Amino acid sequence: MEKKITVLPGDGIGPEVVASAVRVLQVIGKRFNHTFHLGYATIGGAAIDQHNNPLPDETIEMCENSDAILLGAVGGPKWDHNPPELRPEKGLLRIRKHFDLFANLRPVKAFPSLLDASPLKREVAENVDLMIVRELTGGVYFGEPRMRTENGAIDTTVYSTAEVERIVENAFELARLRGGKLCSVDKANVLETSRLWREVVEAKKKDYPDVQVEHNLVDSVAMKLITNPCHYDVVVTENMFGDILSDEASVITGSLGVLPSASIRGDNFGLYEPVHGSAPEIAGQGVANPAATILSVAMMLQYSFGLKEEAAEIERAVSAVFDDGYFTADLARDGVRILSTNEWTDKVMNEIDTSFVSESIMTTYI
Ligand SMILES: NC(=O)C1=CN([C@@H]2O[C@H](COP(=O)(O)OP(=O)(O)OC[C@H]3O[C@@H](n4cnc5c(N)ncnc54)[C@H](O)[C@@H]3O)[C@@H](O)[C@H]2O)C=CC1
Ligand SMILES: CC(C)CC(=O)C(=O)O
Ligand SMILES: [Mg+2]
Repeated sequence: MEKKITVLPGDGIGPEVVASAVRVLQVIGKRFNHTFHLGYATIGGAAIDQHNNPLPDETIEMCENSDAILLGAVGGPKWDHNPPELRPEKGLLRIRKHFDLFANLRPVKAFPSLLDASPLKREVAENVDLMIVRELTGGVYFGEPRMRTENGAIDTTVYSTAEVERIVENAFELARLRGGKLCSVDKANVLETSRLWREVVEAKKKDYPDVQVEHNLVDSVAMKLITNPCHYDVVVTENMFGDILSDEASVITGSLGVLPSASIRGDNFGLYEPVHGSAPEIAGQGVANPAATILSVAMMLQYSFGLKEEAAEIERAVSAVFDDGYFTADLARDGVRILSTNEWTDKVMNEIDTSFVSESIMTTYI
């Protein structure tokens, strides 16, 4: 198979974790005989510095001519006081909107070897396997008006019925393929958009008699997700609630550094990025956990290219390296071996292709 991928490293640890994910992609290509053509472009702070635009036209054009996008993360203190249109985060919001990537899938799965890294009790975190389906192109991150007023500021949450219908349908389909349970999360006791959301879920559930549906308010889900995460199978929610709940869910897995995501729209095209941000305080030190971005590549192989065996191989390799007791600094605890971003990536690559390490050992000793 031949595919074109646009790579957008972004800011902070973005370039470091993306470099790892690209190396893993290359080793997968070699082993399974696929050619991945990579084109690099800028987004976020890096794009502001070079083009005075967080999402330059050249970047959009390259993405339009690709089969998928791999993204690191954007943002950092350097640009925190820029005007709203010149913030790195604006580039991310725009690319999601431009490509209509309305469905953000954020799987949360407990790796057995990471259970001791979670602050939760082993019996709470064990066997967690849930999928957060986050609406990605609507809600308060996009609603107008947004502005400063004379005595304050305004943001607006907007959802059309069609926007809610398509994400809810997506979540029902996923629930049907998974454990048959759907939890819809809203704030229907207060928000009009949430009452619309609940009505849409109620109407759609008639088409999915095999899916068990519950409605929960977001504040109580924030609590239950941590006290009883095994209760959940598919969780569907609006943009901002999904953003917040997914970072919270990373506590179950031991680190934000292991949560991948896929942003898709119903055809094969998609954008793949870790759930985490640019972690500026650890950038450039070679200590970031690349697992989330590597696992995002696995999601790309599965969702955009239909390469299930290859995706499963990446997941197996990541899990095996954890099982062998190798971790990055975010997962540090007594008795485990801490590796740098690159060393940990080498271990994953060696799991996939045992000839890889012998090559790197040779270059080390020559
Ligand atoms: N998708 C994106 O590009 C996102 C960008 N951001 C941006 O990132 C910047 C930093 O935001 P924060 O709130 O600090 O969120 P963050 O997700 O960058 O970091 C939160 C915490 O997790 C740690 N962390 C995150 N990823 C890690 C990894 N792979 N390995 C080890 N540790 C990791 C960080 O060191 C920090 O302690 C801001 O400018 C924010 O706007 C935030 C979230 C998403
Ligand atoms: C940086 C924001 C635009 C979004 C965010 O935090 C996320 O998508 O996880
Ligand atoms: Mg976030």
